[in-house]
Amino acid sequence: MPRYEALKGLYDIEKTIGCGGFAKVKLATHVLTGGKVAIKIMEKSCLGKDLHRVKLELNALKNLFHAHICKLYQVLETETHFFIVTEYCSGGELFDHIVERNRLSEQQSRKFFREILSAVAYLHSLGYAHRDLKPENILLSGDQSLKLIDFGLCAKPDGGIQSPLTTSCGSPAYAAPELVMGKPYCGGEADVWSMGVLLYALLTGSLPFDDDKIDSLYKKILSGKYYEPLYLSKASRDFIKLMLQVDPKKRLTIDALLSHSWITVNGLLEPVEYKPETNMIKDMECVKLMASHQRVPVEKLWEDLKKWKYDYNTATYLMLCFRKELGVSLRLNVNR
Ligand SMILES: [NH3+]CCCOc1cc(-c2cn[nH]c2)ccc1C(=O)Nc1ccccc1
Repeated sequence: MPRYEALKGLYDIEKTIGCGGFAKVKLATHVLTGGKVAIKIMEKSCLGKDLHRVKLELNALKNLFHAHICKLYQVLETETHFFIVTEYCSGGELFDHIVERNRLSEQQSRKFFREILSAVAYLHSLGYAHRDLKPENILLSGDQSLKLIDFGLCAKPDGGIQSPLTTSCGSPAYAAPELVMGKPYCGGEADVWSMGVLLYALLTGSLPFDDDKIDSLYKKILSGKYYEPLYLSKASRDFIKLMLQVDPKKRLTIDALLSHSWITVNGLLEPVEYKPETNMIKDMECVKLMASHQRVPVEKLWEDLKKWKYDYNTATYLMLCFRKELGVSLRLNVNR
C-alpha cells in the first residue's frame, strides 16, 4: 500500500472502500481519537479537467453542517495529492442496500426519503444544487441513517438556486428532461426530478427510465412515461408523478415536498425539517479536552477552531463532537 507522508502520524490507512473515476476512498483511523474516517485520495496528475470538480466539492463541503450530509473533517493538499477526510459511513451505499433487499417497503422508503429530502432542502436553502443525486452517492451510517456524498457536481449559481445552469452533468438515468435536452435548467428543479427517480428506485428496486442505448434512454426520459408496478400504493404513484413532471414548472417544488401528505402520512408525521440543530458549532467540553491535551489556553484554542480551517484541530474537534453525540466517552491518545 503506498505510504502517504502527509497522513503520517495523523491517520492510519486501513483499506480501500470505494473508487470512482479520479479518486479512491480509504478507510482510516484518526490517530488522536481512534475514530474511523473515510479519506478520498486524488492524485493531481490524474485530475485533468476534474480539478474544477474537486475545488467545487471542497468549497461546498466546508459550508455544510447537516445530519444527512457526510461531514468534512479535514482537507490536506500536497504537491501531488488532495486528501479529503470525512466522517465514515459504515453501512455502505444505499444502492447495495436496495439491491440486497430487491426493493424497500413504503415505510422504509419514506424514512430514507425524508432524510434525503432534508439534506437536499438544506443544500437548496444555501443556494446549492447537488446535480448527481442517486443511490450510489448516498451512504448509510452505522445507525442506518443516510448521508449524502460527492459534491463534485454541485453548483451554486451567482444568482441563487433558481438561476439557470447550462452544464449537462450527473448520471443519465437520473437526469431531468430539460437537462437531457441541453436547455438552460434550474438546478433545484433538476434535483427534484432526480429525487423522483430515487424514490421510484427505493420502492421498486428498478429505474423508471432505463435503456442500454443512450438515445433510447433520453427518448424515454423526454416522454415522461414509465411503468407503475401494481404493488405501489396510489399515494406513492401520485407522489412520484408530481416529481417526474417533464415540464419543470409543473414539478413539485422542494418546499411543497417538505409537507406533502405522502411525506407526513396525512399529518401523522411532522413535515420535514432541514435547518440543522447541532451543538457542533460550539461544544466547550470538547474544546477543553483538546486544550488540556495541547497544554494551551481554552479560549486560544477556541479562537483557532472558530476559523473552521479544516486542519487536524478541526478534524479532532468534530470527531470528539460526533463521539459525544453517540454517547462514546471522550478521550485523546495521550502518547500522540
Ligand atoms: N459511490 C461512492 C463510492 C465511495 O465514495 C465515497 C465514500 C465516502 C465514505 C465512505 N464511508 N464514509 C464516507 C466518502 C466520499 C466518497 C466519494 O466522494 N467518492 C467519490 C465520488 C466521486 C468521485 C470519486 C469518488
